[in-house]
Amino acid sequence: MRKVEICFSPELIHLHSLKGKIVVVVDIFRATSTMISALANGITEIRTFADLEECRAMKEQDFLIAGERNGLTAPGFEMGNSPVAYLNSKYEGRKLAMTTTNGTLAISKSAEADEILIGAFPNLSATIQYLQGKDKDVLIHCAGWKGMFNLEDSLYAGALVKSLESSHEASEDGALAMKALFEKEGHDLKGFLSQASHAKRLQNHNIESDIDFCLTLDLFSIIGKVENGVLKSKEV
Ligand SMILES: O=C(O)[C@H](CS(=O)(=O)O)OP(=O)(O)O
Repeated sequence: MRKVEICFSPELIHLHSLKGKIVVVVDIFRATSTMISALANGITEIRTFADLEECRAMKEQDFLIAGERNGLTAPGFEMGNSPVAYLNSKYEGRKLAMTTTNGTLAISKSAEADEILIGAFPNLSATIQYLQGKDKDVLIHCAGWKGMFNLEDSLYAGALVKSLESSHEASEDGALAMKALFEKEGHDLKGFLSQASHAKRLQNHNIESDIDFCLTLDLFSIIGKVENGVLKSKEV
């Protein structure tokens, strides 16, 4: 049987082996939810950057530039980190360069994986379908918050572990724990995660519509996959 494990923060990724595995990077609030929204709404490719200046420079190559730090749009950027900003195919056909506080770092730290997917609740079922069709172990890489554990990425990881239980064995205690948490709380994602510290931080920025979007299941049938450093959508 294939295996599934969870890494709870980019600070802990050095403890895991990535070789030969599919890594699913998840940053529910909000980077990976925003990436999936952008791709599903016609953004043709996304390049991710850890550094603000490198990302800002992509404007010269006709990229739409998205920069966020501590929940706010960084100075000089056209976009922040809001998934709803891309709805209604507002930026269809554009290429996007993006840097965020936690999520884009987790992607850059996943580079050794065999395949890198971007996970979010709005495309959960599509991601599960893709993983079930591949003969590879899975590592769920939670972006966390500034190096620490967070509830929303971990609960998403629990949802994946639970959904893969017929094909992938939970290979460590973190995966078993998050599966149990999802079994207990997954029926009310919005209620349970309203107490998450990140949801409270975002509420201070008056972006409840973002939180609501990020916790909505299966709006899109695409997956997000990073190939040669470029994130694109694929139909499953
Ligand atoms: O924009 C977000 O939601 C967060 C901001 S922070 O971590 O709360 O400062 O960034 P992300 O990279 O999406 O976690």
